[in-house]
Amino acid sequence: MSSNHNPHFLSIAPSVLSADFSRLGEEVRDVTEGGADLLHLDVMDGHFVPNLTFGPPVIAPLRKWSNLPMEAHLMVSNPSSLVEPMAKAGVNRLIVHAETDPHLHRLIESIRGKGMSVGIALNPSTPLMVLEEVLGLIDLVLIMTVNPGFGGQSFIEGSISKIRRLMSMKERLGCANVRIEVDGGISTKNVGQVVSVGADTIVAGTAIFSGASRREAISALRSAAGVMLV
Ligand SMILES: O=C(CO)[C@@H](O)[C@H](O)COP(=O)(O)O
Ligand SMILES: [Fe+2]
Repeated sequence: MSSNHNPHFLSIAPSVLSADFSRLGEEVRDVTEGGADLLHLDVMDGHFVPNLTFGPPVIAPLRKWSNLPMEAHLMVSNPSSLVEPMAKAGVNRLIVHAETDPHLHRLIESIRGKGMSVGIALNPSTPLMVLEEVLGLIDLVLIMTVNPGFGGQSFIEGSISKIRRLMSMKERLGCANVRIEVDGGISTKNVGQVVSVGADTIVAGTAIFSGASRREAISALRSAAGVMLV
């Protein structure tokens, strides 16, 4: 039993941003066979973040390579325009940045209306306060532990206190079921700490795709995270 009393099982979500894009299907198959719990797909528009990745036409065919749930992490300035295309591409959870839409409540309803579950992401500089009125309406909070846009960056240490404070907020607002995901700079060195303060969903790009074996990287992360949360 973890000391944080988090009710969720640990989920490991490989970020394909660090995969070999010339053989994306095989990479997705390999992490699926290697024990991943879901796929994390980083969608960037070159505007909200200074990098450009892929969209629904690249995501949809991944279903041929994996039966895992797919979450899309939208780092785009106009997320509402992608809700329907992402649902049609087979995305199961849509994660949008709080900084990108002043009408978060409407956006959340529209994501649900398309049958997807909802995550809200916060940049390192965005306070938890923006979640106050919507925490009860969503499934997951994504705490960015680097500034979004690129893989391979260093974990921002201040994120530990932010995760702790989010755990308190969940308790205060009666939202124990909301998951806490961390994204950026996660490795075997820090995964134990983020899990011990409340994270239950771990995104990892470099840590999974930089070595020779996807399976070994995933299982190293799982064991470094400690016992399974109950
Ligand atoms: O959303 C992002 C980056 O903006 C992430 O999902 C990264 O792709 C994580 O990569 P690593 O930091 O684990 O290499
Ligand atoms: Fe991401």
